[in-house]
Amino acid sequence: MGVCSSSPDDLNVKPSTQKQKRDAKEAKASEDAKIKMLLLGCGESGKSTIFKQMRILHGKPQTAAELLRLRDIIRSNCVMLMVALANFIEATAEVEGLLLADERKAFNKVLEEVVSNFNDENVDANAEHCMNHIPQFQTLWKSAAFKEAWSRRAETDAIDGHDALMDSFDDITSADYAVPSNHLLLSRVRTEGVVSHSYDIDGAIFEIFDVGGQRYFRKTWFDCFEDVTAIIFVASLSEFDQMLAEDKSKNRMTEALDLFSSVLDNAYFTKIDLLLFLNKKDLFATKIRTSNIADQKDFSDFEGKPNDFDSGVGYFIDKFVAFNEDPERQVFVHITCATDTGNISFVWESCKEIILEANIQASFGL
Ligand SMILES: Nc1nc2c(ncn2[C@@H]2O[C@H](COP(=O)(O)OP(=O)(O)OP(=O)(O)O)[C@@H](O)[C@H]2O)c(=O)[nH]1
Ligand SMILES: [Mg+2]
Repeated sequence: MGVCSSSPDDLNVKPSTQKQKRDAKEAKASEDAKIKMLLLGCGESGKSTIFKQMRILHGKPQTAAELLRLRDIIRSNCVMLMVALANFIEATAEVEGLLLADERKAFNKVLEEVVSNFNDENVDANAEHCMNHIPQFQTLWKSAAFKEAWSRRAETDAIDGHDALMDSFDDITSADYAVPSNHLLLSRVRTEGVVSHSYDIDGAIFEIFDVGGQRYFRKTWFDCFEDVTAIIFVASLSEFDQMLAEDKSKNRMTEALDLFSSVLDNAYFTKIDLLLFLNKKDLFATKIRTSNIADQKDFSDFEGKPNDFDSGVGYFIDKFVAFNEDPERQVFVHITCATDTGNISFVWESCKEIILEANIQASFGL
């Protein structure tokens, strides 16, 4: 005969309340079994791109409605790039002087009809601008003035890598454009709060959090700091010669180093090893050929070989890792290209092992 044991208190609890308690207990147990992983880092470092890669690797493909939205986001991204370059050209007489007569006409039309009332958050309006100014954008993208502005993109708000979108402008603006996966990964929408998604990965439930990295949105981060198993901190290698979008006086790499240091010091995370993705290695490889790290005020102590990929990467690895003063703690560094699914899949395999091991240790209180 089965024996039911109950405390005197339980006897006074209505069956429905007992069920609620049991459900709450089960929910807590399944919550505890989840692996909570945060993607942290400054704005534009590549967090959402890695978040998208997690969906490519472990989730469902985009729905038709999502792809339609992505098409508009990509068209809007083309306009954002052209507006960033147009603003730079308008403010830089020697570059503006490169415009030929027919290009000047296209430029004036774009200034008047697009730049003057531009709002980078209004995807619908920008996608419409894109489709309404196809010949002007085609003419300008081929012009010497825009080529010069692009070569000086570190001085503008242009997203490095979005030249690939403008190079596919004819496809992107065609009526039957179907978003390919490389464009999906290049597309950009600033994250403004905290978004999360759960995936069953090798039998474990990973709940992955993507956060807005720009300064204003970091105040929302604290909401997801409890019970974290793993953190991937993403920093863009290629931004060592760029200033923050939200503060033109601060070097982006310096901001990433400061933020990494504060994540390491955060009381919630003292028992967590950090996974550090030094991202945008493809853009860094191109940039380092012509930009010298030591020319940057904040990195004038760089004594490695100028224009050398390995020396540059090694220098920044040392800078990040030096913040970790706890011999019990590890920083696992990966040099990544978040837009390359093969690269992220490879890196993720080893990260996953580290995270699963950390989860076992935490479960046993080790
Ligand atoms: N070429 C290249 N582009 C990248 C790489 N990683 C990210 N990007 C691009 O950089 C832009 C910014 O990436 P996001 O993933 O949106 O950056 P984020 O960290 O989520 O930025 P916030 O949401 O503002 O915090 C996007 O257009 C990406 O496609 C990379 O490794 N190589
Ligand atoms: Mg984001």
